[in-house]
Amino acid sequence: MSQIIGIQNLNHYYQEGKKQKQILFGIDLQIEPKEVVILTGASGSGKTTLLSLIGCMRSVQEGSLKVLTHELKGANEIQRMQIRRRIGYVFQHFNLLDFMTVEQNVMVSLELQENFSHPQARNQSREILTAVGLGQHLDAYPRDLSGGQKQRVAIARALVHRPRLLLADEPTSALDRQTGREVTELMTRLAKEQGSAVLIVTHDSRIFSASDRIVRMEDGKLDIDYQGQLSIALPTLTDKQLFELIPQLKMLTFPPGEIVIRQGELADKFYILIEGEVEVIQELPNSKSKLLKTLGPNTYFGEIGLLQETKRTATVRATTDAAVKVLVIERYDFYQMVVTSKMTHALLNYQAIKSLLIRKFKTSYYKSMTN
Ligand SMILES: Nc1ncnc2c1ncn2[C@@H]1O[C@H](COP(=O)(O)OP(=O)(O)OP(=O)(O)O)[C@@H](O)[C@H]1O
Repeated sequence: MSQIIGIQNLNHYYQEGKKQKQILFGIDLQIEPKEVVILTGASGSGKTTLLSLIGCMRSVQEGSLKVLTHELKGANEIQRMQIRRRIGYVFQHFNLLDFMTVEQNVMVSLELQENFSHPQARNQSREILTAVGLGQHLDAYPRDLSGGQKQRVAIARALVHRPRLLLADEPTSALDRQTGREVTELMTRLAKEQGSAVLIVTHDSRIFSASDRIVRMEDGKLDIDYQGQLSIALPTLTDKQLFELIPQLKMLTFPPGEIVIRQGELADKFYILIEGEVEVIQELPNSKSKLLKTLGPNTYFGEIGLLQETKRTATVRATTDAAVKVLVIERYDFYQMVVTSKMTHALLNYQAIKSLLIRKFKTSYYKSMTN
């Protein structure tokens, strides 16, 4: 099956007075059939702009954006409308029509499609409303329903025409924690059963575990693949544990030669190296130092001080030829991670002991050579 969304080097600008302000920068993103992807990031980072471009609500200015195999760059309003009808949408505030019953709200979506007779539309609407647990509320009006029920109607309306793509914009922000999770699980399960891909824009980290992949935006750019990077460095973490950790991560950049960790300081962070190389150096009492090892991408450091609750046992410094990028996990989140994942705890302990033993061996060898 072909890709549901294919984006290459997409830029977008808004007019601000006489100037153009760039909002999206070189976005590349692919979404495959049946994939559930969460798009998250700080307020103002450009998520809604990207979603509205994918949802054919704006015209594409620069780059390539293919939705359901149609190139949207250069598409006119009529072409965009035709593709729009093949997509399902779920919004933050449900957007139900108050003067229509639950069943009518869902049927409207089908009647916009070509080739649907009224009885067919009714049968299909009842079927999906039963699937979302509202088979007993067909004649109710939106005002008679709870927030969670309204969102279920919106999900039924979005999926009734079996779109191959479902877009959801902050679908849980008007719901309590439990309802938000239930509604998201229902939405993603039904979408997958129908073979639809799902793209959800959300700040709500409680629903991250309902997705296959999380994509983060920062200042109009797509961030690195946190999930992929973490699972390479720490393969012992389950997807659920990864999703819990991702919202707590911070990305830091250190210029060439800069110190990331200083020997003797209190250990308060754990680091996963994403780009560049670092040198692990032992400062010796005679004001000399010894290079213990060099680490490259997809490795980690900083675990010894945290696991042993001691001060840093070595200095870690970016090599002089390139800047390094690290993902930082704060002390509290590190302890949460090792408490929830015994395998990760065992792996980190094993690595820490191994590093310390090698260090001890190297130090005695160094002493015997210099004596
Ligand atoms: N129509 C517009 N005209 C000018 N600037 C806009 C317009 N819409 C959005 N922006 C600006 O574009 C940037 C990105 O906005 P966007 O709504 O896409 O971000 P977001 O990540 O969805 O934010 P939030 O999570 O708060 O909804 C913001 O700086 C916003 O102020």
